[in-house]
Amino acid sequence: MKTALICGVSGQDGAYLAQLLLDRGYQVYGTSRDAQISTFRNLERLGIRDRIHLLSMAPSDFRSVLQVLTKAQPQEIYNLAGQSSVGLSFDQPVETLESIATGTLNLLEAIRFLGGGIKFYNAGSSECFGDAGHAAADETTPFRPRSPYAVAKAAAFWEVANYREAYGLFACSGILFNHESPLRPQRFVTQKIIAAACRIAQGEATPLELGNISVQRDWGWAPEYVEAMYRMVQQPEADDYVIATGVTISLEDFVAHAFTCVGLNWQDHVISDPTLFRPTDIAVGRANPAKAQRQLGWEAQYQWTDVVRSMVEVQQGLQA
Ligand SMILES: C[C@H]1O[C@H](OP(=O)(O)OP(=O)(O)OC[C@H]2O[C@@H](n3cnc4c(=O)[nH]c(N)nc43)[C@H](O)[C@@H]2O)[C@@H](O)[C@@H](O)C1=O
Repeated sequence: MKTALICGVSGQDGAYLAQLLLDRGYQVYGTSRDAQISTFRNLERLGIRDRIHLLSMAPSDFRSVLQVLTKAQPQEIYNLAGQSSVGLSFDQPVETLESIATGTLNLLEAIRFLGGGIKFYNAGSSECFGDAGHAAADETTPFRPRSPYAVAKAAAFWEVANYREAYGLFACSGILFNHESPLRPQRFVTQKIIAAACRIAQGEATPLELGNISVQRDWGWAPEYVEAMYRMVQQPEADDYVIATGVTISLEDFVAHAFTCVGLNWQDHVISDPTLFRPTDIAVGRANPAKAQRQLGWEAQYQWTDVVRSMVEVQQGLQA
């Protein structure tokens, strides 16, 4: 039986990846900062909490990383840990940098130190591209990060590439564009919109306050994106891949469709709050995921309208 370690198992992607690996017959270890007090709500929602070996790990603390790797003895490590909110990174830049860049470096160093050919997947981010204009970003597009989060993710990306080249580690990065699901917390804009639209449809009077809704993004379906992570690790050679649907729409389109799904007109219920604008933001996120399709045989099945509809259906079920 193969063993996998998911660092950051309590988040959206960690939970879906754990489910995928269990379905494929893996023994799964998962970490969070303090496994004794974490609620692991996402694992509970998927009904898999009791099937994961849960451990505490602070990625920025080398001792704790080494202890976890020694205990779990994994063949594959998926690093999904670290501060994941772009917005929060403007308020917590140091914690963001340490949890992402130092955390990734510690994992790479521990893998190098232990030897044994552990395969390593690192969660990269399309935020690293910054504003690439309207050009579709692929694996050759230069990084121009525009947030502390993106700076940290760019550093981690190059750490992975460096350890691959310098020490021959099997280490790869998925450069994932936005991917959503019912497990997304409301800190992220899609779930914030869906939850508000459903509440308002049930009679709540409070309007939805949003920041910049002219931004454009490529929004996909998270349960599909963890399959891409898995496939990257099963390749004969480690490499980096852009993962996205290839379709970009505005946040305004997303809002309008969410409200239409619950039978409302968004313009009657959404107001702009200038305090929610970020100091710097990305105007357009556009992707070219052709390499993933070509080499991994991976292609998004859910388009953004499917994402909205599925999130609305689950939210309505929770409120019923
Ligand atoms: C690829 C990338 O994807 C995610 O990062 P994100 O794109 O920052 O996600 P978000 O949902 O926080 O913002 C999306 C856009 O929506 C705008 N926006 C407007 N009004 C609100 C608002 O009220 N709340 C929020 N959160 N955003 C708002 C906001 O300014 C931004 O332009 C993470 O998974 C990250 O880990 C990752 O790697």
